[in-house]
Amino acid sequence: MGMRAAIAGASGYAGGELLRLLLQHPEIEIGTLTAGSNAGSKLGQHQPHLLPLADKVLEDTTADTLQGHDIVFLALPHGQSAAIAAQLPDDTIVIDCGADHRLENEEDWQHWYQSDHAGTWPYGLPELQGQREKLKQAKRIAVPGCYPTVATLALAPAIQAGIADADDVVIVAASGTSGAGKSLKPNLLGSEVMGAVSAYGVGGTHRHTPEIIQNLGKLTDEAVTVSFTPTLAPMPRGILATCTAKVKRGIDQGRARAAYAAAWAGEPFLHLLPEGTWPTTAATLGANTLHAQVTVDERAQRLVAVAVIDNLTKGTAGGAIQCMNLALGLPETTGLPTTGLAP
Ligand SMILES: NC(=O)C1=CN([C@@H]2O[C@H](COP(=O)(O)OP(=O)(O)OC[C@H]3O[C@@H](n4cnc5c(N)ncnc54)[C@H](OP(=O)(O)O)[C@@H]3O)[C@@H](O)[C@H]2O)C=CC1
Ligand SMILES: CC(=O)N[C@@H](CCC(=O)OP(=O)(O)O)C(=O)O
Repeated sequence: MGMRAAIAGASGYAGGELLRLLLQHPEIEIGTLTAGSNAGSKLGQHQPHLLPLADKVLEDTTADTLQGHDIVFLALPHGQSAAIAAQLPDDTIVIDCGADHRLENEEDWQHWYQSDHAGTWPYGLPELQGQREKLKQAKRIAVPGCYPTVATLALAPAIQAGIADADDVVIVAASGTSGAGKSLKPNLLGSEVMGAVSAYGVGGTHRHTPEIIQNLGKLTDEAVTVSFTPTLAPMPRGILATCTAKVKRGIDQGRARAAYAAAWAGEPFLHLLPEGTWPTTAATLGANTLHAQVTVDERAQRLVAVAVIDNLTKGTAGGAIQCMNLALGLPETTGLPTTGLAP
């Protein structure tokens, strides 16, 4: 018999993607599923694609309903995880897909989330230098935000190798609408989203900015300055992040590609595309992969890295399961797809 996992927030997008992947995981048995206002209804009403679980009834999200599992995934809105997590047994693996335990600096948390800081958990990005070891046997894991996942991974090889200037990073990213969750928002109505790309969180106001800075700061002694602009694209899933930074003197495309190839050798989910090809979100849909390409804009003297992920897979649920595998001592790739859905 495998390990039992409960999912809090099973009626949402992240919860649905966790279940889609866990249904294919050879070591996991799905236990209790919970929701908020939709508790009492059947999962099939909210996640019609998850046929094997269609008749499972969603329970209330409480420490009681989540007891008795080896692993608890929390896929709840920001600010909802901390109180529940604090009531779960220490020996349960708790994996928080929300932001509550990601930031290390209490003042940063208070500034960006306007609430009390619940504390910091091991950060669930195994490919970030030094993190993989911290996730092995971890009992509490904070899954990164979707933009920080793609932007950090896209820039890390360059910052780590010292070929780009951490003090001059610009990130512009386009996200699919599922990144915003299921709850209705005026800018996410179908007629507003279809056929338009729009900017939001402009001018350094998006809460993922400090998370990206925290990550890149672990790779360099230089000060880190990040200008991050998210945009919303008319597609359900996927993020394409264009990340640029001032390149150090003498670094050309060949040197840049070599740094990425070296950093990602042996990484099962990070794929540097062949020279001359550029990433498309479609190639990563439903897969726990990141595809990227890097070059140097010689006239502007900037390194340009473009990377894509599926925000719900590598950007949330797939990343969470990758961390669970490490915490359980399983091969990191267990149950995780590397093939996308195309066209
Ligand atoms: N979507 C994405 O790409 C990413 C999401 N995340 C994070 O994952 C978490 C979930 O996001 P997402 O799935 O998109 O959001 P959704 O809005 O799609 O789902 C939220 C889930 O939480 C439940 N819920 C809401 N309020 C409460 C409450 N007060 N008590 C108990 N349960 C509640 C909802 O249940 P009900 O149906 O009953 O309302 C639903 O199951 C968030 O913290 C988000 O930041 C992280 C990375 C990327
Ligand atoms: C398109 C869209 O709205 N995306 C979300 C990011 C989703 C995510 O990864 O973030 P958290 O887990 O930190 O909420 C946003 O910009 O708020």
